[in-house]
Amino acid sequence: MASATRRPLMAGNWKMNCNHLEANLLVQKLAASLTEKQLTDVETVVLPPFTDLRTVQTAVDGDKLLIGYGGQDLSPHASGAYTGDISGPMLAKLGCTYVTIGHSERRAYHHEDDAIVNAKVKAALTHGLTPILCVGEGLDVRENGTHVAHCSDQLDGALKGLTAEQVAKVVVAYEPVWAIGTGRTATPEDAQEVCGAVRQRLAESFGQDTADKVRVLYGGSVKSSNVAAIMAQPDVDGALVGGASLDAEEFAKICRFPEHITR
Ligand SMILES: O=C[C@H](O)COP(=O)(O)O
Repeated sequence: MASATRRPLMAGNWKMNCNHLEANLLVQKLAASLTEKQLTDVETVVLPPFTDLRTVQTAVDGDKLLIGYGGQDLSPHASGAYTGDISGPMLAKLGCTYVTIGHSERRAYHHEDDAIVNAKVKAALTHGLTPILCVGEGLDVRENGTHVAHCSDQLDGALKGLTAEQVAKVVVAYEPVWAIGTGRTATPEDAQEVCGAVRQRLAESFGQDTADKVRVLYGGSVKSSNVAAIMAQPDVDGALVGGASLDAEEFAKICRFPEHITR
């Protein structure tokens, strides 16, 4: 498993699933399935649709649940005439601490490029939110064997102009697009290869101290049956979980991964 100085992070990206009533049930069930110790050992976060955030905030605050939450995207702007967008200050006011940026589904369906991803990372940091910056290659790139260079380029683009101090606050999620929602999981070695390369690139650009602080997650068909092997890799500090995070008991099992790691 990753360094003892980096607290493992399991983030459930609900994508466009769950209305606010379902969100309330899911977050309550998740909290009830984990002990205080488990929630302390492994940081557990949910990333619901915007329309659920107020409900999740009420549940978390009302019952003092040890669960974090955040948005799935944010505008690079703080306010203004940007119909349909949600700003960093709006998320922060709802108690969000995280926001995913540059998810492959945003890059594919909303044509987000490295420049917009970079602007969003800066906006998140400005408003006190931790960006979960997603990078990852498609199948064509993987088959060419240029996946490491591809992810390093995405990382460089997303972090352009940031100080080492800012970068230390970022979470990076490596999500190979060919493993998302397909049931085809990258092997633990595949995950380590790119997560290790991400840390190496961070060290070259921002120094080893900074690289050692950044948490690097793996995402793509993570389940309770494969999470322990992935988490056993030295540069994997957690997971960004899609489909499996919609089932409270399954996501709770994923968060209990330390119990399945044999040392
Ligand atoms: O953000 C999460 C990822 O896209 C992974 O989704 P998945 O676990 O359904 O494959």
